[in-house]
Amino acid sequence: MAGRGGGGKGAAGRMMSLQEFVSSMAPLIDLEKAAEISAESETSAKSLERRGSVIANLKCTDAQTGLMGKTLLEFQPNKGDVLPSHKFGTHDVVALKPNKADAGSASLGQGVVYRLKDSSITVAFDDIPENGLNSPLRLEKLANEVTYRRMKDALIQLSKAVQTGPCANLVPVLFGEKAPMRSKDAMKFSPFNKNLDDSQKDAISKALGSRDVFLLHGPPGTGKTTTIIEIILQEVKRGSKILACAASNITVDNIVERLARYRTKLVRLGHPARLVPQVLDSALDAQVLRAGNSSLAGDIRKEMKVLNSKLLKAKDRNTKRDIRKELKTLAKEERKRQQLAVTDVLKNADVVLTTLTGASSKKLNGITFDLVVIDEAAQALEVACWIALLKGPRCILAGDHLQLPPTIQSVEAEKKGMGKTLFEQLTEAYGEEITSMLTVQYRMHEHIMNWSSKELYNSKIKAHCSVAGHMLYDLEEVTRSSST
Ligand SMILES: Nc1ncnc2c1ncn2[C@@H]1O[C@H](COP(=O)(O)OP(=O)(O)OP(=O)(O)O)[C@@H](O)[C@H]1O
Repeated sequence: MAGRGGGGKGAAGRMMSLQEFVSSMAPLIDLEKAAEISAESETSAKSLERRGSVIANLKCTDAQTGLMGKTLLEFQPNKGDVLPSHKFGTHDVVALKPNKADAGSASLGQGVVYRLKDSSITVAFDDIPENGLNSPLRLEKLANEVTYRRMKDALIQLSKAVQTGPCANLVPVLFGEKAPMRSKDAMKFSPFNKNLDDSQKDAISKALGSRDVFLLHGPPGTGKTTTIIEIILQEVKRGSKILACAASNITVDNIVERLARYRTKLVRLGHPARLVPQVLDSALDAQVLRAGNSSLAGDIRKEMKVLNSKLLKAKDRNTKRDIRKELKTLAKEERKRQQLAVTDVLKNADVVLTTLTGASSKKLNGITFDLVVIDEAAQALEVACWIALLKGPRCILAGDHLQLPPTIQSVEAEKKGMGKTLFEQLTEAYGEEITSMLTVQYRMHEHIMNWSSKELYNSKIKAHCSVAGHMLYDLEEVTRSSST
């Protein structure tokens, strides 16, 4: 077997077989996890607070029931209206502790950040924490062990997927053991977006004609997302079921928001970071709540809401214990009802959108896709990409390997190649055979663009006439001066 790079013309890629990749990556994941944990644990609670990894002096202001029997607790600052500056993001795993507890002390509970506003943070817990919610509290950001576990699981599954699983034919192509295939004729399509430029149309045609892998190379402002949206719409029209992912929640939401303008059956899996209606309406939670078979679950949730607020007010130990017991039984029943509703919604969707780590959700077990699309693939770890790639026989990766690669905290893991992205390696291995570069940019004056176009993109990028000469003073209410 040739290893990655062997099937392509360029063959300059790292010569690594699937088994070499799996065995070299597993220890690097451990190194990276250790680096993240040590960065978080070496300092006191006060200095973690200064670094934004702890939000101190909070009060619990609301308890609601979320999907799957989770309890959503909302916290607000005890003093003032706005949370102090912090580095928390949706999806982060956090520990809830009494405000005065020592740094290494046990937590009241662990949860996942569900929603963030300037004035409040909402955390989803599996169970409502037993005690202490009436006293001042703090939240500590934890190293996201779940992410590392999911990446390791993906490696195990990957080594099995060679013979079985939806990606069985894709794996040898991505490891350079089999040449990529594409249809011989240019794929004709009638665009949903009438403004596409020629480089975008050409890329879409090639993407539609790819049988296993296609790379969309999108330098800044060249309409990479615009092109991805059109590819997804065309694929849906052909009857494909698509899994669309990116490393960050914000990038996933961006696609959801832009795709939601078309009549596509889409579901956003996971916690959206954007609170705009298009994204929230597409969220799995919202769709499950609308689904007919979850109305009974809705009744149960109402009952739980009443009990949760009783629990927050209860002082007596026995009363609290009884309420908690009742809540547990109701949560179990609600989970069962909702699981059925969740499966229905996901099976009926044409496009499921989630982060790369979110793609390992149990909710997707047994659901396969015709196409996996990964945006910002040149900023994503290869192991993380595999979590999604395991789900389908074809993939389209979009990104720009000439911009910054993903951040690796462990110097050793970085040195040993953890940060080298799949996008970059496939570019080196197969080059133009599987790639299209977008060449018209819609963001910058051509003088700003010229340097990067010449230094990075072989002078292939052109500024669209709408921006080629635009100046700051062209904006309304900006006066003309030497600096504008
Ligand atoms: N064919 C087009 N005609 C007119 N405007 C376009 C076209 N393609 C993209 N744009 C505009 O260019 C801007 C950038 O597009 P888009 O967000 O799709 O690009 P991107 O490459 O994903 O951006 P980024 O540099 O943030 O990655 C947007 O304002 C978009 O509306």
